Amino acid sequence: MISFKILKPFFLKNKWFYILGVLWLLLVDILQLFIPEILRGITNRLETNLLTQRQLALYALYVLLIGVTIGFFRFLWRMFIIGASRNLEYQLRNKLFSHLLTLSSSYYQRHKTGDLMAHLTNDIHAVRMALGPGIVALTDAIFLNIAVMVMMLRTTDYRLTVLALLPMPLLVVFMTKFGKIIHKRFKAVQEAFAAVTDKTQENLSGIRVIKAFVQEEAEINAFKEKNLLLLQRNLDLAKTFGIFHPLLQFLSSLSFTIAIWYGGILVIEEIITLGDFVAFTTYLALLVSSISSIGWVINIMQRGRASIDRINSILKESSEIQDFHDAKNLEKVKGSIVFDRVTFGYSNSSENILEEFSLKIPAGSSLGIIGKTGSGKTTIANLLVRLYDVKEGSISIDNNPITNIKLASLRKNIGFIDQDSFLFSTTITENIGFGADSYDIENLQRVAKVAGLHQDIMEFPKQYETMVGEKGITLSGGQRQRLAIARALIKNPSIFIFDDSFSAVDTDTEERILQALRTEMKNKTTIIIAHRVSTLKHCDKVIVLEEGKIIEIGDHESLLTKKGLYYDFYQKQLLEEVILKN
Ligand SMILES: Nc1ncnc2c1ncn2[C@@H]1O[C@H](COP(=O)(O)OP(=O)(O)OP(=O)(O)O)[C@@H](O)[C@H]1O
Repeated sequence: MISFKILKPFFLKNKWFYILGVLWLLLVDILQLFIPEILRGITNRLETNLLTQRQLALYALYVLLIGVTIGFFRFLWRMFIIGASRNLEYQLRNKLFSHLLTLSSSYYQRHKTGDLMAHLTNDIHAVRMALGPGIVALTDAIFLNIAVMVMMLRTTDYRLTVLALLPMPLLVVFMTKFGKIIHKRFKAVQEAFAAVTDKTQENLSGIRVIKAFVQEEAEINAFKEKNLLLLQRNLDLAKTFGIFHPLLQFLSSLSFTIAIWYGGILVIEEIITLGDFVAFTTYLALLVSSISSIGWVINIMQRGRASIDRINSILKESSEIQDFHDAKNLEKVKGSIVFDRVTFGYSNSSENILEEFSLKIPAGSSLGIIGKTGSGKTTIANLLVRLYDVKEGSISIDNNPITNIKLASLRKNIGFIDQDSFLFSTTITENIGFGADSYDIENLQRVAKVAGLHQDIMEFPKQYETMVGEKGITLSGGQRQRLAIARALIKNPSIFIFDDSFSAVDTDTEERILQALRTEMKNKTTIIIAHRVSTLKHCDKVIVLEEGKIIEIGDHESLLTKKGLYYDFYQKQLLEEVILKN
């Protein structure tokens, strides 16, 4: 039960629901114990012809009353225990989701989305089943079994009780053995299920690529393979249950056989009455049904344990990017940035991307970064917003090492427009306003105008209320980029990073946006990462990167005169433009 330790706070919070729920449940169980006693009374009186019609009606009335009361208490325990388990499910889901959002980028590099989705659905469901219906069945199994055995011993012949219960120790042995196997197999099922979810998610996200490369057949086959593994593991689990349940059944039948045979002898020999015999077999029926449910309890508890193990493993993960003890908020950022002998490499590779990399960006200035693909441009941006931490050296803003700045404060002060331009499937308004504390429609339109998107938006049927993505309009690459720019602008940060943010717009549109941005960016520090020289020609300074090193530095004009890599990029671009125009 160590696995469930993580749920202790939830239990404490909902303890009264569980305590009262279990109380109602116990009342139901106690009431069930009256039935064999009533049957004993009726049978004994019937046998001796002592029963009047009135008494018979009275017995029937008792049974009816017990039935109604049991129904009422069942309603109550359901409301309390199942209600509490739903509550736990709700809280666990919230906890897991908020924890997932705290984890760093490298975590998401190591784990697949589909796998995490499986945790959020299947595993939480399994935990809820263990903590709702599982607890009910467990309470029943413990209390009813003990109570029934005590009643049997007290009210009937002890030899009959001992003999009828002889097969029970075997049951304990089986349950322990099967419990372990079920736990292992269920874990395997959950893993296979996660793989299927992941494959589905990946394929649906990449549907366009799959179609464009005519890979439907190959993907269907790959999916079938994963699905087959899930089937096999489910069948393995079913096989275990296939053996486990009949074994339980067999042991129960054995008890009944003994009870009928030896109980009958005792009646014949007049050691017990016929009423005792009837009451005993009724008790045994109760016992058998609650013992059979032990199989189900084990199943559901093992599933819950396997799932909580998987959830625990996520909850134990902590982001390697965290606020340090004495981290403070950034107040009134001017925006000077210094990279001081920074060395960095991604954790999944031994190679360093940057080595002893140093760079100074004065507050309010603009820096362009250009370089061949893979030269480390995005890495510089990633480090500045602390998506990753440097191995050696330091990065500071206004002379504060960024590790001394609270993460939220750091990121609030930086408008990072990354290459992805990810949009949420909601309205344009909500997408633009995503990171802003507050905004109004004028502000929204102003930033959309600066980003060169306003005209496009006005042509959509619902304009700013147009839904983007899944159930709405799918924006073009250029529109997405401009929306991402507007989303950063509305935050009004002191530092901007544009990572390849103009690659999907033509050079004329780019020129217009850049011009509008220049006014907007006055007194703000701007880093523009680009592949086109045209994007960078107005920057105060441009660096040319190669394999993580600055090989050229200067403004547009001075870099051209150096006739180095920057000049080559420029020539190539001119050539491309000539070709395009012809
Ligand atoms: N998350 C990551 N994990 C491991 N390696 C990475 C990761 N991101 C980038 N890299 C590697 O780091 C190097 C630099 O990548 P980076 O994205 O900084 O290049 P870039 O200059 O921005 O390229 P591009 O112009 O194509 O965007 C590349 O070799 C890349 O393969």
